[in-house]
Amino acid sequence: MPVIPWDWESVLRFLGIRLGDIPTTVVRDGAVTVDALVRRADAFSDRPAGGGATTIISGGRLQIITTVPHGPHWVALRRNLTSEAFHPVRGLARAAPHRERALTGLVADVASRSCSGDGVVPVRDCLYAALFKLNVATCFGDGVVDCEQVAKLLYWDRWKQLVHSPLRQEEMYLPLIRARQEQRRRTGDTSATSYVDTLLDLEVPAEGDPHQKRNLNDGEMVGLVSEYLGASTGTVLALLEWTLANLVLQPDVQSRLRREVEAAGGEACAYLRAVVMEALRRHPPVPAVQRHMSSDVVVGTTPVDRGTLVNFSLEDIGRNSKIWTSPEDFIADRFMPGGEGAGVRLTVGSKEATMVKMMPFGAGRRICPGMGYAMVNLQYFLAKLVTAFEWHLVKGEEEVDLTAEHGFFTTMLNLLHAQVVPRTTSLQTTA
Ligand code: HEM
Repeated sequence: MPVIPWDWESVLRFLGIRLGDIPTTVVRDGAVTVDALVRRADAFSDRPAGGGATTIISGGRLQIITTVPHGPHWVALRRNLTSEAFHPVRGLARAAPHRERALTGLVADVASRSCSGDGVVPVRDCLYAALFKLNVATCFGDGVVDCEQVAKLLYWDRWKQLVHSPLRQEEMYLPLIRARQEQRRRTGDTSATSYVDTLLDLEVPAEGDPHQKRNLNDGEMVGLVSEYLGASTGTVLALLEWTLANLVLQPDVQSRLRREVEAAGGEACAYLRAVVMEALRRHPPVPAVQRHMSSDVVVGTTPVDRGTLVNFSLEDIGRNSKIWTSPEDFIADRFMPGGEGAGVRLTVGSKEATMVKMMPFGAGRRICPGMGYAMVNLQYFLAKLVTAFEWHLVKGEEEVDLTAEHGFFTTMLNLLHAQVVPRTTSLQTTA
């Protein structure tokens, strides 16, 4: 498969950054990246104000986790997310019933589309509906969003318009935040079981006096809700679509995955994790991370002035041909015992500076806080999708177009359509 070089200028322009406006440096080396992001985190923990996919998703609001400068306000927002909604035990347990409901809906949706008309399923539409439903539920909690409102949110095209309009976000999300507030008041149940509950309770340091605290205002809550829904849906959606595309192209990998998941009773297993890791390596939904320099530094051997924007290319690290054999190929086996990716972890410690092989969730203090939630959802969704269905090339087609589109996240330029066969139906009867 041809290697398509990155067009940095257009990617940065998309992120709201024009080359020439801000001095920009691009780093493609893993060891230099880890040295900066992990070992010298004091200097490399600020993002540029404005720019960045989640800022766009949040309608240009800057008081969200992604763009707030490194400091007490950021600590309060980030700790709030990781200590409750994404707590590795409590948070993930609370999300489980929502995920089960979303998966049941997804299976019913794919089954009905695969059995009607030509049986061709528009994969992104189905995945988007299920993931958004899940994330809306973990965000607002039970009993706040009625079916009609969810239906309004569910259409991919409408959501794309929504992310560009702070006013429409307010119209959409503020009533839901208020409804949750009212529900808690009415029932007297003040426990925090959704992300919005935690935002309603949260106190952040007051401006000008760090000893004083204040609650979040409406605009800040809307921005944070928007960031949560956008980041949690867009990334996992992109990765699942890329993974299914590769499974359509490699039926033997798909069959092996199905067998191994079934042997594990439908649960996570080594090969499922290997497939997800290979998808993260080959198709990282966030291809690069940005840091803004508030002092003069040296990156690798290059002096970088204060005010410079440094882009660390995660995509280049995962596709380094000095580290990976045939890096453009999708080879899940690399991550199985004995493979070149065996033992690779997603978090990077300071001692691993010279050995880092991939970094799809970033690194250092601003590493993705949604990593645990995303990994669980990716594995559950994929396990269910391959055990419930067979995924094939559309009849008459010989290829899946794997060209990437660099937008908020790196997605497939041409949406995946697949000929889907429910597992209870024999493929021969439909061929
Ligand atoms: C496959 C799934 C995901 C991938 C590949 C991914 C990737 C990333 C990357 C590369 C960063 C930048 C890290 C850095 O600058 O070092 C990031 C940051 C972030 N991600 Fe994710 N992400 C994923 C899922 C999620 C989910 C489910 C959420 C849930 C809300 C989320 C929320 C965020 C937030 C809030 C930040 C900013 C963190 C900060 O600045 O402190 N992400 N993500």
